[in-house]
Amino acid sequence: MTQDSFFETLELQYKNNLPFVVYSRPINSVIKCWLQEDDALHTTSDFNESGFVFSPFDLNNKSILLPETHCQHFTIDALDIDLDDEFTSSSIENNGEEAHIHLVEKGIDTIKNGLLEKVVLSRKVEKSLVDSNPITIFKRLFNTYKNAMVYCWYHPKVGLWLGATPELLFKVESRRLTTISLAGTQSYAENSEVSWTTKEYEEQQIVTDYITKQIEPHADVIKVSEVETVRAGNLLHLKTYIHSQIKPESSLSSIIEALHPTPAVCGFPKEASKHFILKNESYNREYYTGFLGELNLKVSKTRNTNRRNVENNAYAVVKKHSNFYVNLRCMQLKNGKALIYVGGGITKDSISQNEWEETVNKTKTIANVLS
Ligand SMILES: C=C(O[C@H]1C=CC=C(C(=O)O)[C@@H]1O)C(=O)O
Repeated sequence: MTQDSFFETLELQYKNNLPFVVYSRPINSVIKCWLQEDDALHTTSDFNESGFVFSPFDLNNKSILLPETHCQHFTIDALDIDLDDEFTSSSIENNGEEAHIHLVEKGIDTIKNGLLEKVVLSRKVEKSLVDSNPITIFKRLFNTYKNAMVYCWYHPKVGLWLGATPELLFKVESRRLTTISLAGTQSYAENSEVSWTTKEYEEQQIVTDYITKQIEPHADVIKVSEVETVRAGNLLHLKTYIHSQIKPESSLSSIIEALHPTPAVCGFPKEASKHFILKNESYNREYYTGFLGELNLKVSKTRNTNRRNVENNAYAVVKKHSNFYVNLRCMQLKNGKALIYVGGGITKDSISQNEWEETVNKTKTIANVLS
């Protein structure tokens, strides 16, 4: 399939008001799309089906499924997508400074009172769009953010979301589980030395410790990498890889329950920080800080790649794999407007003004591709 026909097919699906997802995983030139045949709303709660899942922050609400068997699938390989026209990105007017600072200070007070150790607090920014074609915006996201999971997801009964997330919730192939701990933020500046403060190291360590502890009952071996600095667009974060072998008796839904939402997007302890967020953030996160990705897809791998051993190559092993990304650096398109979602981790050492600036910086990931 050519690049043009791939995107024409996608445009037609959107014009016909039918559900779809188009996405490209990090450091990957493959772009995949799933087109659902009708506008039925499928959901999952046990994560046993095969398909593409789109889950909210609060799992008391439904996770939406594009079932594999109800979708057509297309794939193209592209380094860059041809854009129909040049565009100039516009800046975003960031209102709501006072309200966000007030929210952050309430979070800091609650932490100092010993009720929480960390809480991730966020806000929603609105921007009117000149060009609100989601497929055009997806193309710009793909060209701009190569080491992110870039996606555009649509269901006429739910809405339209786009994003470029740097954060893997986890991926699992057979029993091999990989996850990351991502936290701490600073602006990226070319040629300048990177240094992190204790606040950021501590903030990220909370996430690593939590993930490791949550996986422990489900895993035989856990390996934690060194902390490294990674770039996500105009931002830098601290990141650690965590690899493990999942016990045969542990289900995918039990791993999801153990890991989502991580302290990178919710806080610690989980229930208390979630309660604080639901009570104090003055809007509904919906799918922001939820997760999305491929669910229980079959990958077939040949047992022996030695070409001389042709007979053995007939025995392909079918493995199931899932990969989920945290829905960050994302927006919803609604009535010609972009609703952009941004947040940051609050600890006892947070400075509310800096936390505000951090959310302003984070809006740029999305603002860069809007006109
Ligand atoms: C909650 C967000 O980012 C999280 C992921 C990486 C770094 C974060 C931070 O430094 O606060 C956040 O935990 C967001 O971008 O909206």
